[in-house]
Amino acid sequence: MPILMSSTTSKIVLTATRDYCLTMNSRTTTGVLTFHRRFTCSATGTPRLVPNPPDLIKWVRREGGFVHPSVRIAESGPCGLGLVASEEIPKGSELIALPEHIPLRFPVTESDNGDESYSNLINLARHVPEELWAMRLGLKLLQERAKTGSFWWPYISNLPETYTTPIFFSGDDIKNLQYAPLLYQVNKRCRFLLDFEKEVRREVEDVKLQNHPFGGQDVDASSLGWAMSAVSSRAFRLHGKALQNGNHGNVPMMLPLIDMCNHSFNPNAEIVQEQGSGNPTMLVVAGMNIKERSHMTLNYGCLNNDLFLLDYGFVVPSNPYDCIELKYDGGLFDAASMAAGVSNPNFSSPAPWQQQILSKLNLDGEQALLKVTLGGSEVVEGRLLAALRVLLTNEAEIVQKHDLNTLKSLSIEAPLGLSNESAVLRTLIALCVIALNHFPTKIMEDETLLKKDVSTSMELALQFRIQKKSVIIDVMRDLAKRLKLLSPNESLAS
Ligand SMILES: C[S@@+](CC[C@H](N)C(=O)[O-])C[C@H]1O[C@@H](n2cnc3c(N)ncnc32)[C@H](O)[C@@H]1O
Repeated sequence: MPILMSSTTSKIVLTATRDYCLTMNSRTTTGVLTFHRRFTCSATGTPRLVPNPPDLIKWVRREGGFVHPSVRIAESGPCGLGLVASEEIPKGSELIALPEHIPLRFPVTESDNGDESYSNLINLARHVPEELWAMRLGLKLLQERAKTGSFWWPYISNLPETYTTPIFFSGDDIKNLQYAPLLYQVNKRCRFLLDFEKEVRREVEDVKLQNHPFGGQDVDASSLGWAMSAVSSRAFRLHGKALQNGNHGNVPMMLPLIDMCNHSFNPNAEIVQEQGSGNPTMLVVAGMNIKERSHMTLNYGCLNNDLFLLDYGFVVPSNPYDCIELKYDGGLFDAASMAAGVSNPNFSSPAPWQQQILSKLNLDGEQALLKVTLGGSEVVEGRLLAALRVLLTNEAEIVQKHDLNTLKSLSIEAPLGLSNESAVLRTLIALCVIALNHFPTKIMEDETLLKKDVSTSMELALQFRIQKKSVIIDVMRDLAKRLKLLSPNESLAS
């Protein structure tokens, strides 16, 4: 788990502690993977793998799929390409239906039927940790991309040529994210890709051309990163047969054309998986009336901006699920509490009964999960709130009267009394101030930079850190309001 904060306030780490990050430019893929078709930019604002790729809608129809006659592929502003309604489409209409053979999945059968390139691909996939599942399917994507006459070429040639995920940022722009948990994840992915590049080269070194998983072509960290980003930004996890055990579970798959839908938390379309007696079909259905010229959207998930940027390469402004991570740390919490005017806080040396509750909250002990969050729908993570309430009181008997769920709930006002709640809210606000002050720049400075002519990755880094700081400010506002309601005559400034 990323560790955001160390033991003293002065050592709070919101920025990266280590400096090594990999800079990859997916355009270098061109030179490394010598594909059968040359890479060039398309005429659209979102360059695809080839300038004039085959018509995806026609291909889906030819392969037995259904596409509503009013569905078109069109530019969708900063989102790249998207699906647009050429006429009003009524709620409940089927928009797209894909028969089972169209989605691109990682192969699931263990038997290779004598195809060694297949078993070599499976062997490579075994080196990929489960959390990087996108890389497994990415290997299959790379295999198909390298294959002359691949069934999926009409789909693959329509994929974006480059991605804006932070593994492709320059070292400086990774640092410009200013947020340690994300820097940690980006560095981890870059490190994995560099190591995996070596692993892949080692594995295929002596493989005969006909058994080579990528048709004899060299695969480097950039091409692996391209494939991983293509999958993480487009794949859906749907019901299907899993590789690990052959059982049915959530299986990642790429859904041609359906993956042209952009994201919205209020989508007008939804995916339905039809599991009839025959082969399963992937359906997209209009969840509401879709007006002429409107874009069709799906909800990619209730994710924070770390995941949107890491996996999809964009930042959602005012994302209600965005949050910041902190490390539950006695020294830091004592410092915040003292800054908030609480005398003798004992986060560093809790009483045995308090320690017991911390263990129940999984904030103490060997398996403790010390990462806690502020922001998102909860505003203050329940475990953190309960810990503060318990550690800022000496009254064990009053605490024992409440169950943990009550102590974890912000909507249950002052369960341990007004002065306890006031100390809790003040400590949380002080934590927010500390976290905010730790960012090397202020929102206003970021906004000024954003108005300048900056690169796409710098723009994303600026948007990302502005949103993180805004989350902290929103949490502070919310807590200050609660504090005011609690003690209307007390001024927050004190
Ligand atoms: C599943 S694809 C959608 C099709 C894609 N726009 C294209 O041109 O191929 C997901 C990608 O679309 C873009 N995207 C989707 N929703 C977006 C949004 N709400 N804001 C910005 N970019 C978005 C991001 O680049 C993301 O990685």
